Amino acid sequence: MELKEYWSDRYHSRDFKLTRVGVVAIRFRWLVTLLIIGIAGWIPMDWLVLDSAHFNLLWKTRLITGAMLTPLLPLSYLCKLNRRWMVASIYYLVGVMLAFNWVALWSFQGEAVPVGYLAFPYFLLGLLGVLPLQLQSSIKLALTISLLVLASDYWLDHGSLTNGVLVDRVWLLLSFGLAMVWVQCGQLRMLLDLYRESSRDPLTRLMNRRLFVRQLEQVRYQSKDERPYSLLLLDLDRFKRINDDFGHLMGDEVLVTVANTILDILGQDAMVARYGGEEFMVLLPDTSLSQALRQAETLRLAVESQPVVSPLDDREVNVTISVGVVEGNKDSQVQALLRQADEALYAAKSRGRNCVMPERLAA
Ligand SMILES: Nc1nc2c(ncn2[C@@H]2O[C@H](COP(=O)(O)OP(=O)(O)OP(=O)(O)O)[C@@H](O)[C@H]2O)c(=O)[nH]1
Repeated sequence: MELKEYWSDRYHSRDFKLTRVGVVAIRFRWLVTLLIIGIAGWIPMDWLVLDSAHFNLLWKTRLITGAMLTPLLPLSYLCKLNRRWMVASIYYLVGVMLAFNWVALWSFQGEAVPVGYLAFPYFLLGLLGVLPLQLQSSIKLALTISLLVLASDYWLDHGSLTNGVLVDRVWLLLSFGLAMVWVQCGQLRMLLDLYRESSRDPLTRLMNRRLFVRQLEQVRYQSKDERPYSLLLLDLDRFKRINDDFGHLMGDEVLVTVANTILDILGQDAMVARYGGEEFMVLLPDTSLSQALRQAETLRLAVESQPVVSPLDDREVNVTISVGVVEGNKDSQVQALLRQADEALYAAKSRGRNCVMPERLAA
């Protein structure tokens, strides 16, 4: 994982962004549930250890805090759809929790404060570590919490924080803030690794069929009526013979070479998937059938002109592909499109292989 991928979600794919926000929303919901239960569940403990004046104030504050957190539970389902709502919800949670802590500290002014209330902001920083946030957001959140805690301490102490106490607080907030940032980055890394493992083909590193179909759903959803998109289904010709004559290692080399050729021709950001054993699928957004046919022909010629050298000896093998091409629009059904692409490919194979066939000419 590169540093820039830790730093900002600008460098994440759209699909991973959606996955990450989904995970953040689920963890956030659990966090809010735990806090609501914890805040109310602590009332008997306050009853045991606090005098009646403090207890009377704090049980009401606890219930109000729980009530203020409750709307976050239904909201967390909507947050999956919008990253900004997610961010706003996290800051709202932090604001409510720190306000609760502030009321508690304020009620103990001039008296010994129970250690639980003193440690509360650090506890909150620890809990927020479960959210897989990118570094930029994580640092902003840690700084916001630290500044709010310092400002409230300063206010409660009527501006009389001594240098020693101030340094002590800053040091503690810095340590816990850094721990939170570190844990959140670890969560992000784990999520990205898992996402890549579950969405990439291990041999060619292209996206797998599952991710491709999701991308196709998104492109279809976003496509405007007047801007079609196209699909290319590529299949290696007589690939079984290559395996049989040269061995599976050579077969693997051919698959990697063809994958790289497709990326070289279409660009590294092209939506290319290893769709099956020796099948590749390409999604061309904003591309009409005639444009897609031209691109498919370019790919076919590029593969044909590049013999693959065996990794074991210097033997070379010539590879050809057959391609089925289909155009889709907003109203197309994904499964129907995939079936049509398959039919077009079948027509190309029936025609003698090493050729490109559009869907409408398919038999
Ligand atoms: N080396 C290697 N072979 C694979 C892999 N996945 C599938 N295959 C092989 O791909 C071959 C596909 O063979 P067929 O479906 O008969 O197709 P074909 O020989 O390409 O014939 P046509 O498609 O009709 O031109 C099978 O022999 C599979 O074992 C892989 O990851 N590596």
